[in-house]
Amino acid sequence: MQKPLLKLCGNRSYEDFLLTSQSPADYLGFIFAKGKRQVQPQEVKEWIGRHIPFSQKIVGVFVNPTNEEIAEVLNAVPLDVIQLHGNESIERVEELTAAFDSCFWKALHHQADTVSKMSAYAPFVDGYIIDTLIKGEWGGTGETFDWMSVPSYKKMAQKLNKICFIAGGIDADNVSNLLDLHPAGVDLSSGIEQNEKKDSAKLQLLIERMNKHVSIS
Ligand SMILES: O=C(O)c1ccccc1N[C@@H]1O[C@H](COP(=O)(O)O)[C@@H](O)[C@H]1O
Repeated sequence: MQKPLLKLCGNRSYEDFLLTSQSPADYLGFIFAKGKRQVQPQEVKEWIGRHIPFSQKIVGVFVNPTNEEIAEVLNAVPLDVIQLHGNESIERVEELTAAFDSCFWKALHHQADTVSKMSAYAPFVDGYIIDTLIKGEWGGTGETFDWMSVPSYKKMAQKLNKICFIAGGIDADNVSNLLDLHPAGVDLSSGIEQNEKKDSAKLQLLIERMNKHVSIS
């Protein structure tokens, strides 16, 4: 089985970054939107500049950002990917992709029309994050959605030649069930946290279970 890409998101301290950057993750995410995991561009600049070698790509997560907000982050942090996790319209995403020469991922919340939205955003984005829809929240909820839909998300992303991550409530206990559906990417934040910090035991268990699943399937 092809190993799924792994994104560890919501790093909110140097200690979080140290832990996740020494893991086999492919992407590390930082939340620049308001909320409990929000980080400031200057602190992320300082953490990633501390000469600890790391191989992961850096993802900046935004919710309905202004151009100025993105520019401020890009001035400090060399983002590899801009993740739009709000309800940015197709027109707004088009504007942002014209303004910034970056890779863009659109987060779409799981609902009846999500597959058709993937198609509608396709001309302007490089990939998708499919996350759980929770009223009053944008993301980082720790809640799963009905994974019966994962194959249809995967199929549409393949048709569009885009990367597609599954997010929302993934942890060491349920990751094997998700991997049975062969997602291209897995994105998680809450599932490796304890007391609002990334937790080394939870992360290690997640990696062990992911590795075990890949080697037996
Ligand atoms: O993590 C947050 O606080 C957050 C805030 C605003 C938008 C997105 C956010 N996180 C995204 O949510 C999923 C992971 O969620 P979970 O905690 O594993 O359920 C991931 O895409 C994060 O980028």
